[in-house]
Amino acid sequence: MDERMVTGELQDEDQTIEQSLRPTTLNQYIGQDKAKENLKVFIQAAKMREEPLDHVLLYGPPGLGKTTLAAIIANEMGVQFRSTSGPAIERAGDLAAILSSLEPGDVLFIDEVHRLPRTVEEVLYPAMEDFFLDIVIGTGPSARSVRIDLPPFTLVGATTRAGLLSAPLRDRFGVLSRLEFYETKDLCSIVERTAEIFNTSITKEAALEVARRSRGTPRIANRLLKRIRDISQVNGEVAISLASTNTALEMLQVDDAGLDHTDHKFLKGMIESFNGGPVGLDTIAATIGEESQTIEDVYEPYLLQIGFIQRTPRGRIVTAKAYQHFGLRWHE
Ligand SMILES: Nc1ncnc2c1ncn2[C@@H]1O[C@H](COP(=O)(O)OP(=O)(O)OP(=O)(O)O)[C@@H](O)[C@H]1O
Ligand SMILES: [Mg+2]
Repeated sequence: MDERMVTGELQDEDQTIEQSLRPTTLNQYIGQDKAKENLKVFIQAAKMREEPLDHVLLYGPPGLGKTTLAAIIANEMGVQFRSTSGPAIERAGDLAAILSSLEPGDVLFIDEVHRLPRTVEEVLYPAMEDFFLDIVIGTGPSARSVRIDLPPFTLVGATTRAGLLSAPLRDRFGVLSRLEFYETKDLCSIVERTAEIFNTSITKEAALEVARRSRGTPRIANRLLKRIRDISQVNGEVAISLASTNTALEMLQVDDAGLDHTDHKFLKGMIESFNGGPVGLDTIAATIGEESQTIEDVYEPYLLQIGFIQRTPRGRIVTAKAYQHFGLRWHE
Protein backbone atom coordinates (compact mmCIF):
# COMPACT_ATOMS: atom_id res chain seq x y z
CA MET A 1 0.00 0.00 0.00
CA ASP A 2 1.27 3.47 -0.75
CA GLU A 3 1.88 5.87 2.13
CA ARG A 4 -1.27 7.78 2.90
CA MET A 5 -1.22 11.21 4.41
CA VAL A 6 -4.48 10.76 6.30
CA THR A 7 -4.32 7.20 7.52
CA GLY A 8 -4.31 6.74 11.28
CA GLU A 9 -1.86 3.89 10.84
CA LEU A 10 1.71 4.42 11.97
CA GLN A 11 4.11 5.26 9.15
CA ASP A 12 7.90 5.44 9.05
CA GLU A 13 8.09 9.20 9.10
CA ASP A 14 5.91 9.36 12.24
CA GLN A 15 8.42 7.40 14.31
CA THR A 16 10.91 10.22 14.58
CA ILE A 17 8.44 12.79 15.86
CA GLU A 18 6.00 10.73 17.90
CA GLN A 19 8.27 10.03 20.83
CA SER A 20 8.78 13.72 21.53
CA LEU A 21 5.07 14.43 21.17
CA ARG A 22 3.76 11.80 23.54
CA PRO A 23 2.13 13.21 26.65
CA THR A 24 3.33 11.42 29.79
CA THR A 25 0.60 12.08 32.35
CA LEU A 26 -3.18 11.78 32.30
CA ASN A 27 -3.49 15.53 32.77
CA GLN A 28 -1.43 16.18 29.64
CA TYR A 29 -3.46 13.65 27.68
CA ILE A 30 -6.01 15.75 25.83
CA GLY A 31 -9.60 14.58 25.20
CA GLN A 32 -10.97 11.03 25.69
CA ASP A 33 -12.63 12.28 28.88
CA LYS A 34 -14.61 9.12 29.51
CA ALA A 35 -11.63 6.78 29.28
CA LYS A 36 -9.53 9.19 31.31
CA GLU A 37 -12.06 9.62 34.13
CA ASN A 38 -12.45 5.86 34.47
CA LEU A 39 -8.74 5.22 34.51
CA LYS A 40 -8.16 7.99 37.06
CA VAL A 41 -10.50 6.28 39.50
CA PHE A 42 -9.12 2.79 38.94
CA ILE A 43 -5.52 3.98 39.21
CA GLN A 44 -6.21 5.86 42.41
CA ALA A 45 -8.04 2.90 43.96
CA ALA A 46 -5.28 0.44 43.00
CA LYS A 47 -2.66 2.73 44.51
CA MET A 48 -4.64 3.05 47.75
CA ARG A 49 -4.89 -0.73 48.01
CA GLU A 50 -1.23 -1.05 47.00
CA GLU A 51 -2.23 -3.55 44.37
CA PRO A 52 -1.49 -3.65 40.66
CA LEU A 53 -4.12 -2.11 38.44
CA ASP A 54 -6.63 -4.49 36.89
CA HIS A 55 -5.88 -5.57 33.30
CA VAL A 56 -6.91 -2.92 30.79
CA LEU A 57 -8.05 -3.37 27.19
CA LEU A 58 -7.80 -0.26 25.01
CA TYR A 59 -9.55 -0.43 21.68
CA GLY A 60 -10.27 1.92 18.82
CA PRO A 61 -9.02 2.93 15.35
CA PRO A 62 -5.28 3.48 14.75
CA GLY A 63 -3.59 6.68 15.89
CA LEU A 64 -6.03 7.66 18.65
CA GLY A 65 -3.50 7.24 21.44
CA LYS A 66 -3.66 3.67 22.74
CA THR A 67 0.10 3.20 23.04
CA THR A 68 0.41 6.66 24.55
CA LEU A 69 -2.27 5.90 27.13
CA ALA A 70 -0.69 2.55 28.03
CA ALA A 71 2.61 4.26 28.82
CA ILE A 72 0.75 6.90 30.84
CA ILE A 73 -0.90 4.18 32.92
CA ALA A 74 2.51 2.79 33.89
CA ASN A 75 3.80 6.28 34.62
CA GLU A 76 0.79 7.17 36.80
CA MET A 77 1.09 3.86 38.67
CA GLY A 78 4.80 4.55 39.18
CA VAL A 79 5.86 1.24 37.64
CA GLN A 80 7.94 0.07 34.70
CA PHE A 81 6.47 -0.04 31.21
CA ARG A 82 7.30 -3.08 29.12
CA SER A 83 6.06 -3.18 25.58
CA THR A 84 5.63 -5.93 23.02
CA SER A 85 3.05 -7.01 20.45
CA GLY A 86 0.88 -10.01 19.64
CA PRO A 87 2.76 -11.07 16.51
CA ALA A 88 6.14 -10.69 18.27
CA ILE A 89 5.28 -13.39 20.82
CA GLU A 90 5.53 -16.54 18.76
CA ARG A 91 5.76 -19.26 21.38
CA ALA A 92 4.57 -19.80 24.94
CA GLY A 93 8.23 -19.72 26.00
CA ASP A 94 8.59 -16.15 24.69
CA LEU A 95 5.71 -15.06 26.87
CA ALA A 96 7.08 -16.94 29.87
CA ALA A 97 10.41 -15.16 29.50
CA ILE A 98 8.77 -11.74 29.39
CA LEU A 99 6.39 -12.38 32.27
CA SER A 100 8.97 -13.85 34.61
CA SER A 101 11.23 -10.83 34.10
CA LEU A 102 8.60 -8.37 35.36
CA GLU A 103 8.80 -6.59 38.69
CA PRO A 104 5.71 -6.65 40.91
CA GLY A 105 3.11 -4.18 39.63
CA ASP A 106 4.74 -3.61 36.22
CA VAL A 107 2.67 -2.81 33.16
CA LEU A 108 3.10 -5.18 30.23
CA PHE A 109 1.73 -3.62 27.08
CA ILE A 110 0.75 -5.99 24.27
CA ASP A 111 -0.10 -4.12 21.09
CA GLU A 112 -2.29 -5.92 18.53
CA VAL A 113 -3.25 -8.30 21.29
CA HIS A 114 -5.79 -9.97 18.97
CA ARG A 115 -2.86 -11.36 16.99
CA LEU A 116 -1.42 -13.50 19.80
CA PRO A 117 -1.09 -17.11 18.65
CA ARG A 118 -3.74 -19.34 20.18
CA THR A 119 -1.20 -21.45 22.10
CA VAL A 120 0.27 -18.31 23.68
CA GLU A 121 -3.17 -16.99 24.50
CA GLU A 122 -3.99 -20.10 26.50
CA VAL A 123 -0.86 -19.71 28.59
CA LEU A 124 -1.85 -16.10 29.23
CA TYR A 125 -5.21 -16.97 30.85
CA PRO A 126 -3.89 -18.31 34.20
CA ALA A 127 -1.17 -15.66 34.13
CA MET A 128 -3.78 -12.91 33.98
CA GLU A 129 -6.14 -14.54 36.41
CA ASP A 130 -3.94 -16.00 39.13
CA PHE A 131 -0.40 -14.93 38.20
CA PHE A 132 1.07 -18.28 37.36
CA LEU A 133 2.20 -20.09 34.24
CA ASP A 134 1.59 -23.69 33.40
CA ILE A 135 4.30 -24.68 30.99
CA VAL A 136 4.66 -28.11 29.43
CA ILE A 137 8.26 -29.18 29.13
CA GLY A 138 9.31 -31.97 26.78
CA THR A 139 7.09 -34.07 24.53
CA GLY A 140 5.53 -37.52 24.51
CA PRO A 141 5.57 -39.69 27.64
CA SER A 142 8.33 -37.63 29.28
CA ALA A 143 6.35 -34.41 29.00
CA ARG A 144 5.57 -32.77 32.30
CA SER A 145 3.97 -29.57 33.29
CA VAL A 146 5.68 -27.07 35.55
CA ARG A 147 4.03 -24.28 37.43
CA ILE A 148 5.86 -20.97 37.59
CA ASP A 149 4.62 -18.26 39.93
CA LEU A 150 4.67 -14.75 38.58
CA PRO A 151 4.85 -11.32 40.13
CA PRO A 152 1.45 -9.64 40.00
CA PHE A 153 1.35 -7.40 36.92
CA THR A 154 -1.03 -5.35 34.80
CA LEU A 155 -1.61 -6.36 31.24
CA VAL A 156 -2.60 -3.49 28.97
CA GLY A 157 -3.78 -4.81 25.63
CA ALA A 158 -4.49 -2.74 22.55
CA THR A 159 -6.53 -3.62 19.50
CA THR A 160 -8.51 -1.84 16.82
CA ARG A 161 -11.76 -3.63 17.63
CA ALA A 162 -12.70 -5.45 20.84
CA GLY A 163 -14.65 -7.91 18.67
CA LEU A 164 -11.39 -9.22 17.22
CA LEU A 165 -10.48 -10.78 20.57
CA SER A 166 -11.58 -14.26 21.55
CA ALA A 167 -14.27 -14.14 24.25
CA PRO A 168 -12.13 -15.86 26.93
CA LEU A 169 -9.33 -13.32 26.45
CA ARG A 170 -11.68 -10.35 26.41
CA ASP A 171 -13.37 -11.54 29.60
CA ARG A 172 -10.09 -11.48 31.49
CA PHE A 173 -9.71 -7.72 31.16
CA GLY A 174 -11.26 -5.89 34.11
CA VAL A 175 -11.26 -2.50 32.41
CA LEU A 176 -12.46 -2.08 28.83
CA SER A 177 -11.82 1.35 27.41
CA ARG A 178 -12.94 2.45 24.01
CA LEU A 179 -11.11 5.37 22.47
CA GLU A 180 -13.24 7.65 20.33
CA PHE A 181 -12.39 10.00 17.48
CA TYR A 182 -11.37 13.34 18.99
CA GLU A 183 -13.61 16.34 19.00
CA THR A 184 -12.37 19.26 16.92
CA LYS A 185 -11.71 21.41 19.98
CA ASP A 186 -9.50 18.71 21.50
CA LEU A 187 -7.60 18.24 18.25
CA CYS A 188 -7.12 22.00 18.18
CA SER A 189 -5.42 21.84 21.57
CA ILE A 190 -3.29 18.92 20.38
CA VAL A 191 -2.23 20.88 17.28
CA GLU A 192 -1.34 23.92 19.38
CA ARG A 193 0.63 21.78 21.80
CA THR A 194 2.50 20.10 18.94
CA ALA A 195 3.29 23.47 17.35
CA GLU A 196 4.81 24.54 20.64
CA ILE A 197 6.95 21.41 20.80
CA PHE A 198 8.02 22.14 17.20
CA ASN A 199 9.11 25.56 18.48
CA THR A 200 6.67 27.45 16.33
CA SER A 201 3.18 28.84 16.72
CA ILE A 202 -0.03 28.60 14.78
CA THR A 203 -2.97 30.94 14.43
CA LYS A 204 -6.31 29.93 15.92
CA GLU A 205 -7.99 29.57 12.55
CA ALA A 206 -5.15 27.52 11.08
CA ALA A 207 -5.20 25.16 14.07
CA LEU A 208 -8.93 24.79 13.65
CA GLU A 209 -8.50 23.94 9.97
CA VAL A 210 -5.88 21.26 10.69
CA ALA A 211 -8.10 19.84 13.43
CA ARG A 212 -11.12 19.77 11.16
CA ARG A 213 -9.27 17.90 8.42
CA SER A 214 -7.47 15.30 10.57
CA ARG A 215 -10.20 12.67 10.83
CA GLY A 216 -10.50 13.03 14.58
CA THR A 217 -7.04 11.47 14.86
CA PRO A 218 -4.05 13.04 16.68
CA ARG A 219 -1.49 11.07 14.69
CA ILE A 220 -2.88 12.53 11.45
CA ALA A 221 -3.06 16.03 12.91
CA ASN A 222 0.59 15.87 13.94
CA ARG A 223 1.67 14.46 10.60
CA LEU A 224 -0.19 17.16 8.65
CA LEU A 225 1.15 19.87 10.91
CA LYS A 226 4.71 18.77 10.25
CA ARG A 227 4.23 19.28 6.49
CA ILE A 228 2.28 22.50 6.92
CA ARG A 229 5.09 23.89 9.06
CA ASP A 230 7.52 23.36 6.18
CA ILE A 231 5.37 25.40 3.82
CA SER A 232 4.85 28.08 6.44
CA GLN A 233 8.59 28.33 7.07
CA VAL A 234 9.33 28.65 3.37
CA ASN A 235 6.74 31.42 3.29
CA GLY A 236 8.69 33.14 6.05
CA GLU A 237 5.85 33.15 8.55
CA VAL A 238 6.23 33.70 12.28
CA ALA A 239 3.02 31.85 13.02
CA ILE A 240 1.51 29.20 10.74
CA SER A 241 -1.29 30.89 8.82
CA LEU A 242 -4.55 29.61 7.42
CA ALA A 243 -3.30 30.35 3.89
CA SER A 244 -0.22 28.14 4.30
CA THR A 245 -2.38 25.47 5.87
CA ASN A 246 -4.77 25.44 2.95
CA THR A 247 -1.94 25.42 0.40
CA ALA A 248 -0.20 22.53 2.14
CA LEU A 249 -3.36 20.49 2.47
CA GLU A 250 -4.13 21.03 -1.17
CA MET A 251 -0.65 19.87 -2.13
CA LEU A 252 -1.10 16.83 0.07
CA GLN A 253 -4.44 16.16 -1.63
CA VAL A 254 -6.37 16.17 1.60
CA ASP A 255 -9.84 17.40 0.79
CA ASP A 256 -12.12 19.67 2.77
CA ALA A 257 -13.49 16.78 4.82
CA GLY A 258 -10.03 15.34 5.49
CA LEU A 259 -10.44 12.59 2.91
CA ASP A 260 -7.78 11.51 0.42
CA HIS A 261 -7.61 9.52 -2.80
CA THR A 262 -8.04 6.21 -0.99
CA ASP A 263 -11.33 7.34 0.54
CA HIS A 264 -12.35 8.70 -2.84
CA LYS A 265 -11.52 5.37 -4.46
CA PHE A 266 -13.58 3.54 -1.84
CA LEU A 267 -16.60 5.85 -1.96
CA LYS A 268 -16.54 6.37 -5.73
CA GLY A 269 -16.06 2.64 -6.21
CA MET A 270 -19.31 2.06 -4.36
CA ILE A 271 -21.05 4.87 -6.20
CA GLU A 272 -19.87 4.02 -9.70
CA SER A 273 -19.83 0.23 -9.61
CA PHE A 274 -22.71 -0.42 -7.23
CA ASN A 275 -24.88 2.62 -7.56
CA GLY A 276 -24.09 3.53 -3.94
CA GLY A 277 -24.85 0.08 -2.53
CA PRO A 278 -25.85 -1.83 -0.58
CA VAL A 279 -22.67 -3.74 -1.27
CA GLY A 280 -20.91 -6.39 0.82
CA LEU A 281 -17.53 -5.61 2.36
CA ASP A 282 -15.67 -8.35 0.52
CA THR A 283 -17.14 -7.33 -2.81
CA ILE A 284 -16.10 -3.71 -2.47
CA ALA A 285 -12.68 -4.81 -1.17
CA ALA A 286 -12.12 -6.94 -4.27
CA THR A 287 -13.33 -4.16 -6.56
CA ILE A 288 -10.89 -1.55 -5.27
CA GLY A 289 -8.08 -3.99 -4.48
CA GLU A 290 -7.84 -3.50 -0.72
CA GLU A 291 -8.01 -5.89 2.22
CA SER A 292 -11.43 -6.20 3.85
CA GLN A 293 -9.88 -5.82 7.27
CA THR A 294 -8.01 -2.64 6.33
CA ILE A 295 -11.23 -1.16 5.03
CA GLU A 296 -13.08 -2.13 8.18
CA ASP A 297 -10.41 -0.96 10.64
CA VAL A 298 -8.85 2.01 8.91
CA TYR A 299 -11.12 3.63 6.29
CA GLU A 300 -14.61 2.88 7.44
CA PRO A 301 -14.73 4.00 11.07
CA TYR A 302 -14.29 7.66 10.22
CA LEU A 303 -16.58 7.55 7.19
CA LEU A 304 -19.24 6.01 9.42
CA GLN A 305 -18.64 8.62 12.08
CA ILE A 306 -19.14 11.54 9.68
CA GLY A 307 -22.14 9.83 8.12
CA PHE A 308 -20.71 9.27 4.63
CA ILE A 309 -21.54 5.57 4.72
CA GLN A 310 -23.94 3.41 6.66
CA ARG A 311 -23.92 -0.25 7.51
CA THR A 312 -27.13 -2.12 6.78
CA PRO A 313 -27.88 -5.83 7.07
CA ARG A 314 -27.54 -6.02 3.28
CA GLY A 315 -24.19 -4.26 3.10
CA ARG A 316 -22.65 -0.79 3.04
CA ILE A 317 -24.43 2.14 1.48
CA VAL A 318 -23.13 5.56 0.49
CA THR A 319 -25.26 8.33 2.00
CA ALA A 320 -26.70 11.46 0.41
CA LYS A 321 -24.15 13.46 2.42
CA ALA A 322 -21.28 11.73 0.62
CA TYR A 323 -22.89 12.23 -2.79
CA GLN A 324 -23.21 15.90 -1.93
CA HIS A 325 -19.54 16.03 -0.94
CA PHE A 326 -18.60 14.90 -4.44
CA GLY A 327 -21.13 17.23 -6.03
CA LEU A 328 -23.09 14.25 -7.28
CA ARG A 329 -26.79 13.86 -7.41
CA TRP A 330 -28.30 11.52 -4.84
CA HIS A 331 -30.84 8.99 -5.99
CA GLU A 332 -33.40 7.18 -3.83
N1 LIG B 1 -4.65 12.56 23.94
C1 LIG B 1 -3.57 12.95 23.27
N2 LIG B 1 -3.04 14.14 23.49
C2 LIG B 1 -1.96 14.55 22.80
N3 LIG B 1 -1.35 13.82 21.84
C3 LIG B 1 -1.83 12.61 21.58
C4 LIG B 1 -2.96 12.10 22.28
N4 LIG B 1 -3.23 10.87 21.83
C5 LIG B 1 -2.31 10.61 20.88
N5 LIG B 1 -1.48 11.65 20.74
C6 LIG B 1 -0.40 11.73 19.74
O1 LIG B 1 -0.72 10.89 18.64
C7 LIG B 1 0.34 10.01 18.36
C8 LIG B 1 -0.25 8.63 18.12
O2 LIG B 1 -0.68 8.06 19.30
P1 LIG B 1 -0.47 6.51 19.63
O3 LIG B 1 0.79 6.01 19.02
O4 LIG B 1 -0.59 6.36 21.10
O5 LIG B 1 -1.71 5.87 18.88
P2 LIG B 1 -2.22 4.36 18.87
O6 LIG B 1 -3.67 4.39 19.16
O7 LIG B 1 -1.35 3.53 19.73
O8 LIG B 1 -2.02 3.94 17.37
P3 LIG B 1 -1.85 2.45 16.77
O9 LIG B 1 -3.23 1.88 16.72
O10 LIG B 1 -1.26 2.69 15.40
O11 LIG B 1 -0.93 1.70 17.66
C9 LIG B 1 1.28 10.08 19.55
O12 LIG B 1 2.62 10.25 19.14
C10 LIG B 1 0.90 11.30 20.32
O13 LIG B 1 1.82 12.33 20.05
MG1 LIG C 1 0.02 2.03 19.11
